[in-house]
Amino acid sequence: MSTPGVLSPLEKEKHLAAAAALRWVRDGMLIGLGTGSTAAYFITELGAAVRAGQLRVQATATSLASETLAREAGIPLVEPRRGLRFDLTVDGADEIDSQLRLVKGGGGALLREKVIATASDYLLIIADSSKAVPQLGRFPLPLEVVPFALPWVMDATAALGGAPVLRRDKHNPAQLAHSDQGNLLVDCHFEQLTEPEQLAGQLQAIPGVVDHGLFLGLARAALVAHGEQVLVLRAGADAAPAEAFAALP
Ligand SMILES: O=C[C@H](O)[C@H](O)[C@H](O)COP(=O)(O)O
Repeated sequence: MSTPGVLSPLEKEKHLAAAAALRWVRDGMLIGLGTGSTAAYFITELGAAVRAGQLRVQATATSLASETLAREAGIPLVEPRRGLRFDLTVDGADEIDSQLRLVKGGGGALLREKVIATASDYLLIIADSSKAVPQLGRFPLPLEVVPFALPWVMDATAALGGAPVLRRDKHNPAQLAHSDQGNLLVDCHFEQLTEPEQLAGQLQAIPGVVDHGLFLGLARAALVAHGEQVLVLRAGADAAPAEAFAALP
């Protein structure tokens, strides 16, 4: 594991979870690379292992930012094509509940992330301790929206109780945020998502919503760091230390 400079406690946890995910990687794998600050630690760690000749892998990234990082890290990249399936995708999350249901898209990459997660045999989530929640919903639920449809999507999500807010560019708040596809991002504040499956269906049915940040039934395991310890969470199983796993469980 590489040792980055001085990190805050949460950044340390992200790095620990990301480094632990390397134990899930096998030589020759095709890997999906997630997006966000936690996934970035994984891409850097994976790149270091590839450069050191410890692993031979190929990968596809879930955002232009992760693609650039992967290229710089020396990870060979493959373009999307028919029949492509990923052995493993490693990605971050904004919220994870005990059933491994996720809220994702805080970085705006939810669509490509869901495409790659769905094309993966194993989605492994890596996260700091703040991401594990008893109930989804405190983190605003992101939607990727076709620009033309925006007014009606705002109306429809408000009617569902989502208190929608159009996302602004975090570096330049005078501008709107856009996804890598050039679509808009809307953050819905439901506060508590008691029926995420039902809500996912309702959101998907709104014309102009390209996708939403609920990832249901996709994650196989999550590595969540608590201080110095990384726990493996799997739906319906007790949390276990990451060191207990030597292969894809
Ligand atoms: O669109 C971004 C992704 O879903 C990220 O994986 C998510 O926002 C978590 O990001 P971070 O690791 O920076 O907290």
